[in-house]
Amino acid sequence: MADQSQQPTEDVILAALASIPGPDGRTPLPRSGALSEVVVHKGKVYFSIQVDAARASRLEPLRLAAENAVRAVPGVVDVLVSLTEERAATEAPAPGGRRPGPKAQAATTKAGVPGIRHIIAVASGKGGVGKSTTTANLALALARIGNRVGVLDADIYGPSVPKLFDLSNARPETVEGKTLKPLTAHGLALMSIGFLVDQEAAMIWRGPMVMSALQQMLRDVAWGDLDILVIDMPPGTGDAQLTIAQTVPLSGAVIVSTPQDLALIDARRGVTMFEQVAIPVLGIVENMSYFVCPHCGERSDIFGHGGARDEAARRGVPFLGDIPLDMAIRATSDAGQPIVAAEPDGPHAAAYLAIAQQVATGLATPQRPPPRIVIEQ
Ligand SMILES: Nc1ncnc2c1ncn2[C@@H]1O[C@H](COP(=O)(O)OP(=O)(O)OP(=O)(O)O)[C@@H](O)[C@H]1O
Repeated sequence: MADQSQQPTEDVILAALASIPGPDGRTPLPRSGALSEVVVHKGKVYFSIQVDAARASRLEPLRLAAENAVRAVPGVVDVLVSLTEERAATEAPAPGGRRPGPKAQAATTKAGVPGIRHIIAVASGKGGVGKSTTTANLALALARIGNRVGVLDADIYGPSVPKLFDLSNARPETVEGKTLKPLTAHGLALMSIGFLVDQEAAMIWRGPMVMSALQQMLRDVAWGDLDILVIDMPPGTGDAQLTIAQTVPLSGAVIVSTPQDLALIDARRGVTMFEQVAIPVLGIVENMSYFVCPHCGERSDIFGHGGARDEAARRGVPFLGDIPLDMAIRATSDAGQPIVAAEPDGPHAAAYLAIAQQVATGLATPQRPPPRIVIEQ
């Protein structure tokens, strides 16, 4: 393994990429306007290349060439490059050719809510598996790789976003008395029922009220231009969840599970629910996957390990990664600074970044209908 103390700098990575022509086949990748921020963590390198969705499959050689060029750089331990869908903006690249900042980029109305490009749901078959923790850190990681991101806390009976982002006493302002302005933290646009009413009040709401509150949080909030809105779903696979899956224009869903058998059975129900309403499952995350002793560093697979990976393989959906059970993840969330924000260069942030890359790639890959089998006579 490469010596991590010799980890390459971003400039060295950019120099290595200079020999690779960008999506237009001519302009060097770093000056093409298609390259995201390059993140280097312990010798692992992450970045994305924006491409026209229609050309994504033909540009796979570009992704591979970039990956190979970076892999050859001394000190690089691993490389993860994803192709992400190009925004409709016709904006010229920023000086120096790097992609303009997310704010400068306009989004399309493709996803059904004006200005929002993709809406994804983070769901779990049962409560307490870390769905909200995953939502917050995934959203931060998606933003870090160059997306403009919002979070809608649809967990109406147990909203977590106010606490996760240290906004428990904050109240959103209205814009011209008509729409609500989302709150912001770490560059994310945030909306939660917890900002609007007492939790006790929401607890007694019944189905139709919940749905109308959700529709309002989706459509009557001035989200602005977002690449990805991440919805923290209520836990479980009951009627409320099914109605959301049916009525919100979702581009895909991420399922969070823990490795226990029971949680996996529930996660399976989650996959089935989204498949039934034809929403692509972008993958499964195994949370609280294993425990690393803070004193001796020894790893224990407390609940067994790898169940979600096996389940993903069985269902033919991507396995997005595993996140350990770690005090730091809980403590940072409790303190209102999820770990990707609190320790952006730490190992957990790197794990969430890798998950975010795969989610971004899943969103950029057009979902193809299953192959038709033709029997030749
Ligand atoms: N990987 C982890 N390591 C340590 N603690 C974690 C981890 N993931 C989540 N937690 C903690 O577990 C608790 C439950 O997590 P979280 O609220 O994210 O779950 P949830 O599935 O959204 O729950 P609910 O169903 O109640 O909405 C929280 O205290 C959180 O900080």
